[in-house]
Parts: sequence; C-alpha cells; structure tokens
Amino acid sequence: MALQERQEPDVYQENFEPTSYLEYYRMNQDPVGDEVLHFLLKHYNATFKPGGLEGKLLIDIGSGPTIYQFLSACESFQEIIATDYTDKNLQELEKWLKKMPGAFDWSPVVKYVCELEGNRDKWAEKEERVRRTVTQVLKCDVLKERPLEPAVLPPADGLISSLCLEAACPTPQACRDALRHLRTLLRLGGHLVLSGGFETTFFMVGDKRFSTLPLNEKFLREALQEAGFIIEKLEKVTRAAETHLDNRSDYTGLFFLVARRGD
Ligand SMILES: C[S@@+](CC[C@H](N)C(=O)[O-])C[C@H]1O[C@@H](n2cnc3c(N)ncnc32)[C@H](O)[C@@H]1O
Repeated sequence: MALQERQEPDVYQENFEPTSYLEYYRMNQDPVGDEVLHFLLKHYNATFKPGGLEGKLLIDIGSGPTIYQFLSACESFQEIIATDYTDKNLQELEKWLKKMPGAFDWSPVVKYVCELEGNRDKWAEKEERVRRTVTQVLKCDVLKERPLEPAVLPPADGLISSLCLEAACPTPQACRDALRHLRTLLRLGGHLVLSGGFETTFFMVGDKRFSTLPLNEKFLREALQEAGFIIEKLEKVTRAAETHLDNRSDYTGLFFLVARRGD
C-alpha cells in the first residue's frame, strides 16, 4: 500500500514544543497531567511488576519528550528503545538521559513510582536505572509500513505506546494500518501495552492545537483483533469531573490495555 503521504504541513515537527508539552507532567501542579499520570503509572506498575511482563527488548512508540513510561518497565526489561516522530522530542529525551542542563525534572514522578513500588528513597537509583536501560532514541513514524526505518532491530519482546496513535493517525483506517505496522516490530507472543484517551478530538500544547483521532473501546477491540492481537487486559477510567473544566483537551476517559501478538 502506498505510504500515507503527508499532505498537511508537518504539524508535529513544526509546532509540538517539548517544553510546553512537559508542563502537563509537573506533578501536583496540573490536574489533567496528574489524572493521566496516576492512571498510567498505576497500570504500568501493575503490568511490569515481578511476575508480570518481562523480556529483553522493549520499544516505546511515540515516546514524545517523556520518560515516565519507562519507570516500571526498566525493572523487567533489559533494554528499552525510545522512539518519536519529531527531532525536538528526541533531543529533549537525550537531554534527560544524558543529564544535560535544562533537562526536565522528573524526580517528583520518579518518587511517586518508587512509592508505588514501596521504596520512595530509591528514586535516584531508579533514575540511573532508566538511564542505563534506555539504550537508543530513534526516529519513528507509525504511518510507515516499517515505522523505525532505516533502523533495523531484532523482534521486540514488548511494545509500549501512550497517547500516540490518536495523535499520529489522521483516520480510523490509518490507525488500523499503524497497528499492523507495529505488529511487525514484535515477536510472536510478544506484548503490546497501549494506552491513551477516549473520544479525544484535540489537545493543546502551549497555544498550539493538535487534532486527534477519537478512539473508543469498540474500535480498539476490532482494530486490534484485525491486526492480529489478542487483548489480555483492558482497564479504563472516566474523566474526573474536576478536569472536565480544563479546556486543553476533550478526552472523556482513559484506557490502558495489554494485548498479545497472535501467530
Ligand atoms: C500526546 S504525545 C504522547 C507523548 C508520550 N508518549 C506521552 O505519553 O505523553 C503524541 C506523540 O506522538 C508523536 N507522533 C506524532 N505523529 C507520529 C507518527 N506518525 N509516528 C510516531 N509518533 C508520532 C508526537 O511527536 C508526540 O510525541
């Protein structure tokens, strides 16, 4: 199938400012970011705790400039590869990974996850573990048949992706195709851990508005089945009343699912 040509100007390369986006993740300062973090961190912790998913290689699809999604997975995967579509996000990730000046302070979020794991004092150690485990930061485009080209990687044991597909896919068919593209990165029996918002049509990054593909449970179940995944767990939460007043995005809820790649 012909690659999805980008008609519109490259809104993410041009307008997605990592430092503006990171403002959502200043813990205890942003109700929307807190709602997302509390939900996702709880389920990442439950998914990657001892006895949960584990393996050699985990690839994060559409990492953005964030590292919260690695905090539990770094305990059960030997190597994590972060990926994103924009150069600025990849540079922001490198800033934190290499402890460069001006990097975002994730320590409140790291401490929160260490508390979930029962040892808040280990937060500095946890940060170093993430820095050791995230070995590469690669360019990614989920609309391409081979999302990570030109990089060629061994089949991953796991994929994670948070709040990316709804941002990256302009149509439902593009999302179905993206799931098929992601499947090619995963070994047979490997797991996809997918999370995001329900019914989101836009979100703001600073003063820039990004349109998104509104997802719902029915569509996700059908699209994942069509792409050859078996859903093993799907958690969801309705958006809290107090964040509905926040007009930076119109998501109605959040989902977190674990699916296995069938043969
Ligand atoms: C809402 S942000 C999510 C970032 C991060 N995963 C998180 O949990 O906050 C959406 C991300 O999707 C990325 N993106 C946009 N188009 C993409 C594409 N075609 N392929 C992969 N990622 C894309 C953007 O660069 C951005 O980092």
